Amino acid sequence: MSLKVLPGTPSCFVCGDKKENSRSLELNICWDEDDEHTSISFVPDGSWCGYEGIVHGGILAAILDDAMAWAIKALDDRTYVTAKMNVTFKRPVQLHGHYSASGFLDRKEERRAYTSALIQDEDGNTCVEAKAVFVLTKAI
Ligand SMILES: CCCCCCCCCCCCCC(=O)SCCNC(=O)CCNC(=O)[C@H](O)C(C)(C)COP(=O)(O)OP(=O)(O)OC[C@H]1O[C@@H](n2cnc3c(N)ncnc32)[C@H](O)[C@@H]1OP(=O)(O)O
Repeated sequence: MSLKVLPGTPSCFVCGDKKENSRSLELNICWDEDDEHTSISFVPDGSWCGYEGIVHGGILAAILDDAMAWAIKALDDRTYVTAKMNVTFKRPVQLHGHYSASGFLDRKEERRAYTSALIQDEDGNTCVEAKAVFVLTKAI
């Protein structure tokens, strides 16, 4: 497995830098060059929670969104925005646990990129799954 750390976007809530965005989670996005998917490791702290001890679903959706956006970016340098995302929460993601998100570009059709992503715990259990459609934009 050959993992490359992608640069991140300084202003991003997920992969940014606290100097530019004080609320950023400052997660590193890695790219697996052999299997062509992103990989984001994280250990949630108390500021990520909704119910006590359980990570907020919106935060998990943001991480999955980034995992998929960067999977596209690693393979196509143009800018795609999220048009539709479907998220399935299968198991709670716990405060202080060790997790990994992976994002995949499944296929492209004209301006659309179809993606998928998942979050797994350290035993390999899938906690969250997502599928999304991104659309190539000239607006950004
Ligand atoms: C320096 C490095 C930078 C790195 C950055 C990377 C990481 C960044 C990390 C951050 C990551 C965070 C990422 C974020 O959070 S991105 C922020 C959240 N997303 C947005 O703000 C998007 C807002 N929406 C729009 O801008 C427009 O509605 C878009 C651009 C999406 C379409 O409006 P537009 O007028 O342009 O297009 P169109 O209507 O002619 O349609 C075009 C095609 O698209 C198909 N379509 C449209 N909608 C949908 C849909 N819902 N499901 C399925 N398909 C859909 C449509 O059928 C058509 O297909 P076809 O008929 O052509 O085949």
